[in-house]
Amino acid sequence: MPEQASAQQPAIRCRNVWQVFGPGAQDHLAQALKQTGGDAGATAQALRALDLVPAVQDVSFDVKRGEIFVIMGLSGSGKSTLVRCISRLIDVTAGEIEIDGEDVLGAAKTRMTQLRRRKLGMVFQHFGLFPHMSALQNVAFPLKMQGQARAERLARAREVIELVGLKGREDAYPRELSGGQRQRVGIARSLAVNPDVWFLDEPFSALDPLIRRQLQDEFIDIQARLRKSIVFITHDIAEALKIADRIAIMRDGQIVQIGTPSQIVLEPVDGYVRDFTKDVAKGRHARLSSVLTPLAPDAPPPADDPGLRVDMTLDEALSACMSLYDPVPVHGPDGQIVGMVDPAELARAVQVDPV
Ligand SMILES: Nc1ncnc2c1ncn2[C@@H]1O[C@H](COP(=O)(O)OP(=O)(O)OP(=O)(O)O)[C@@H](O)[C@H]1O
Repeated sequence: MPEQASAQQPAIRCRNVWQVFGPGAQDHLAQALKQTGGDAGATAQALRALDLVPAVQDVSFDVKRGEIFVIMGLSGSGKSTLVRCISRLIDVTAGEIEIDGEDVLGAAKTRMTQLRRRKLGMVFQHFGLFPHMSALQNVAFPLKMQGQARAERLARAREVIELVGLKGREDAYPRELSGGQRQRVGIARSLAVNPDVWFLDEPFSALDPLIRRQLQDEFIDIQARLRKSIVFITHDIAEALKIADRIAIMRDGQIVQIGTPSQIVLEPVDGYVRDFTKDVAKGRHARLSSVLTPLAPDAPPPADDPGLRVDMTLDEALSACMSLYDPVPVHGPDGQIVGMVDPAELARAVQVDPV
């Protein structure tokens, strides 16, 4: 059992994961896979014909260490089921799942309990706080389950309560807190054990838009400091684009595209993905790195240099070069020229698709 994870090893590795609900699912799946030669779509169809529900179909992906991997999709597309499979809240019907190189599907129940208590953090839309415990007691509770001494666990609980901006409300009971504050307690509680891998299932969906945006900002801030490996479910494209390093789009139990926010916005693989992003202001979300043409090593230095950088959004870049006609250079983090972009193409790229 590999305790020491190498830097290159993904935090989570899923291969050909299936979750099929209904009686005899495992046998029916094996049989259908054999009959269809492993074709996921045909297998799912065969299972549906038997009144089974193929909620997750042949899903494969890696979550890199320290990244925020967002799973997006319409209601019923299988997001929650997939995350429950990874954390083994439910047993998968078929496939492989590793966390830090450890095969969690083969792990004994006691080992899974240990992983859940020490390594995996979970936050759900509904806060699930204990109503008879103060914020501090709620946050310290998982540490009690770990067997930590009282003074130690209360000190740690105070630390994470401060981290989520609730200092001063330690003694409040859940009923005395707003929705946003309760969700902060939920986040603090799951952070208390310092998990390596963090699952968040629509954590901000129940909150009103203003508080939601505030919590997203704080979440990004916390992640910049803690660098957890995160799987974050949402059905809100704006939220996904804001927080994700990469986004997986699910439809009917399958992942149809995995990409950076820029790729999802600028290069949707089909109409389903395009529909999610059609109202998104592309210029605000896509980075210049996604549209530049790499510079040939012996290319002559360009005449005009408006000082574009790869990390600029398309809007920022366009406002710096919109009066120019010829391709302009784009600089990398060290200032060196890494590519070129044509202002006219940039202007085309930021256009929102006609609705
Ligand atoms: N225990 C279960 N038994 C049978 N079917 C289930 C079960 N749990 C989920 N499903 C079905 O699996 C499919 C995927 O559901 P899931 O909750 O994973 O979707 P979701 O994308 O998370 O949706 P939402 O955004 O509404 O939470 C749905 O068709 C759902 O009805």
